[in-house]
Amino acid sequence: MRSKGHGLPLFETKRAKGRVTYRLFASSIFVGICLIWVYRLTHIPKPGQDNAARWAWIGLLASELWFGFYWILTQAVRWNRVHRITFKDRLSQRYENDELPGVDVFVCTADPTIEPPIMVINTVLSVMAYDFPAEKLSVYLSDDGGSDLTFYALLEASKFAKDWIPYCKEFDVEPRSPAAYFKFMSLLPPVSEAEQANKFITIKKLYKDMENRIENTTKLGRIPEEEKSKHKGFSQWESYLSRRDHDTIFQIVIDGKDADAKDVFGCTLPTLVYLAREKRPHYHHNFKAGAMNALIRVSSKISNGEIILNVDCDMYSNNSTSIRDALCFLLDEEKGHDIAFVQFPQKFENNTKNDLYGTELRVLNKVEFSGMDGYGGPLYSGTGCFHRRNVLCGTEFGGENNEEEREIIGGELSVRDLEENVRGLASCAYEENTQWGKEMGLKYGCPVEDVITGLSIQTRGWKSVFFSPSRPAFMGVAPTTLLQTLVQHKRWSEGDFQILLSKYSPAWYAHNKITLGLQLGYCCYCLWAPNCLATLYYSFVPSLCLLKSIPLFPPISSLWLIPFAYVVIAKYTYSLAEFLWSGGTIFGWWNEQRMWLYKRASSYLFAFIDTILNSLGFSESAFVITAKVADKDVSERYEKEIMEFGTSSPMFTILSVLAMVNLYCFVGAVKEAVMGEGVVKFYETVLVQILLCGVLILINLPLYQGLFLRKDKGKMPSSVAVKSAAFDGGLDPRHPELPFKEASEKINLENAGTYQRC
Ligand SMILES: O=c1ccn([C@@H]2O[C@H](COP(=O)(O)OP(=O)(O)O[C@H]3O[C@H](CO)[C@@H](O)[C@H](O)[C@H]3O)[C@@H](O)[C@H]2O)c(=O)[nH]1
Ligand SMILES: [Mn+2]
Repeated sequence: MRSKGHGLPLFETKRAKGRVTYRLFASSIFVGICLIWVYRLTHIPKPGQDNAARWAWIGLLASELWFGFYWILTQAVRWNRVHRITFKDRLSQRYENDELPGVDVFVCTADPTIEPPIMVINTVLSVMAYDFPAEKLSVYLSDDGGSDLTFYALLEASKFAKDWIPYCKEFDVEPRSPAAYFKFMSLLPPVSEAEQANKFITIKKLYKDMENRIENTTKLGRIPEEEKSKHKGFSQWESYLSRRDHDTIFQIVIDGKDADAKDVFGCTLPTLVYLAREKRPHYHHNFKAGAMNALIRVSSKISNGEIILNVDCDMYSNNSTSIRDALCFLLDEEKGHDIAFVQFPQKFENNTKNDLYGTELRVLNKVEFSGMDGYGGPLYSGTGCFHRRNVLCGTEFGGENNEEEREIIGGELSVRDLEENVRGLASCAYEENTQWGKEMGLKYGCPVEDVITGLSIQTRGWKSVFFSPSRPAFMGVAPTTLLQTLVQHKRWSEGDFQILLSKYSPAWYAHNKITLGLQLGYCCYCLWAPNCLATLYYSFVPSLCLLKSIPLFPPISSLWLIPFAYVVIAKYTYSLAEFLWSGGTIFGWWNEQRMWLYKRASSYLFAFIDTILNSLGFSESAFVITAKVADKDVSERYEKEIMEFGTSSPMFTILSVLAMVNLYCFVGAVKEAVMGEGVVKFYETVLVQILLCGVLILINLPLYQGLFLRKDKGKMPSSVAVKSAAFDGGLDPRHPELPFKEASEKINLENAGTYQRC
């Protein structure tokens, strides 16, 4: 990368406002937490008095120690927030088009049914249309589904691109995913200017025709023979046995260097490549990390762009200037040299107003990532991230690449040698006895290949940057059912917990390699899974103790109630404020609290158990791909924000049991108050528990509806209802431990990570 001397910086970093106030406030909560710990420690029932109460109390002490400790970790991502500003005009002044670095965009897809080809090519078209010189831009589609339907759609897209890209540039279109653009335009009044209106109608018709052709083949499930005969690329499917068993399928769909590959105005088109790496049943393909590494190698022989942008197939570019934003960081002469990657937030176009499943990750995107940025940079979250190629290939900060790395980083080939070479590079056997997946490329063996790869880059001395422009850079598809959301979080929390236990643990390996703040920030995510224990304890035991009238919190007349009240009220008021400030609604926040509980009680629990089994060598973690389409009635319920259950899953069994136990205990407690020793004394001692139990019931209202009231297909299946009711029937106030035994028998772990598509 050549630079034209030093000038004004290309980006600026600003500290967030109100840090002092926040730190004072947080300190006051910390004092409250300490007082709670003191209360717990000093009030443990003496041995021999009431053993049930003593053990319940000690468990609560452990849970509160955990919650307090975890709260401290979450301060790391709030303590030192920064935000970034870029100056793209300075970039354009300083760099002529031919001086800009090459950018290779990697789009990953893996399954044509849950990631429909039309969605995939919309993402591809959006990144092909970036405001960036076409000679410097190449787009690679990795298809782990090895699907000729996706290949066909890509061929169609390459033709449509010849009209679409010049259209985008002529009218400065945003967003540049055609589907998203036409949807957006349909909400606006029609274009008034005649010439533009005509061109709009023409391009829209071209798109609709293409969409029809693609959707027809998708519905048909195969490519008609006459279509196949039109492109030699299809012949590569002749030896194809299954998605798990096929040769490398490789096609340069558009060769940017080819004199004939021009758009309708005669301008160069970006290079476009299709790759389905070789798959064989006896080779582990390492999911997305494997796909990315194959792309890194193959692209090095074609365009070898210095910068690599990685997006998931649903994450279309919503902002045509993002490459330039990213380059402002990576090319800055003063401060850019140690930045390894630039991460943009994940945003979703299908979120509803109150974000029923909390999939929007508002606070994470608005607060937490900018907090990590203040300590050396956010995690790499797998999509919407610009990397330096050499860093992904393993370069130490300030170091040189070794020979193996140099061979991959350097060297384009003549087209003739290329085909053969690429087949080798994308073959299953290529990585045997190499550093790929270990020291080179994305790391293998972890369900969150992105996070572990980003962490290892940072431990090599590099920094990263979080950039959240006002026009979101990427828009994707968030899961639309409860189970999909829980399964996705199981994958994430399991992966993150594995990282904690791995060689790259942020807790010890990263010590002295990254800042303490960043270490703690990583731990926040890596400890998602173990959170399940304290949460489950807190949502079962105090309620069960109500049945036996065992008080576990200070009575209302006691001063010790103050720290409890202060911590809970201050923490939740702040969390609501933070959520509203991040653009959410009050109901959205309430929904998020429910998901907080559900994720901890199910996703994190299964992730925790699986990780332990995994580290003992009993099971191997998989990558359950999130569906990006849903049936019509499921989508309708999603739009209306009605919780989707619909199938039976061990995750739902746990949630229903939790809801039913609390209902049972609440009713029991009320009965006790009316018929027992007298209302006043009872409430005096267990009021906090009744409140806790009551909140759990309120938060579970949609679940009771799903269990008892709803008739639609998205209701809780009756098998789950029966299980949870049977469970309650077994509740005996004299043996509160009983239900746990029964629960452990009923939960079939093997199905926890899977879901059925209806
Ligand atoms: O064997 C596989 C499995 C998945 N994918 C692709 O990986 C991407 C992410 O999969 P998705 O099911 O959408 O998972 P999410 O949970 O939405 O993904 C987030 O979390 C993943 C790690 O768990 C990261 O890989 C993603 O980049 C990040 O967006 C998709 O484009 C898939 O096509 C592959 O290419 N090969
Ligand atoms: Mn996704």
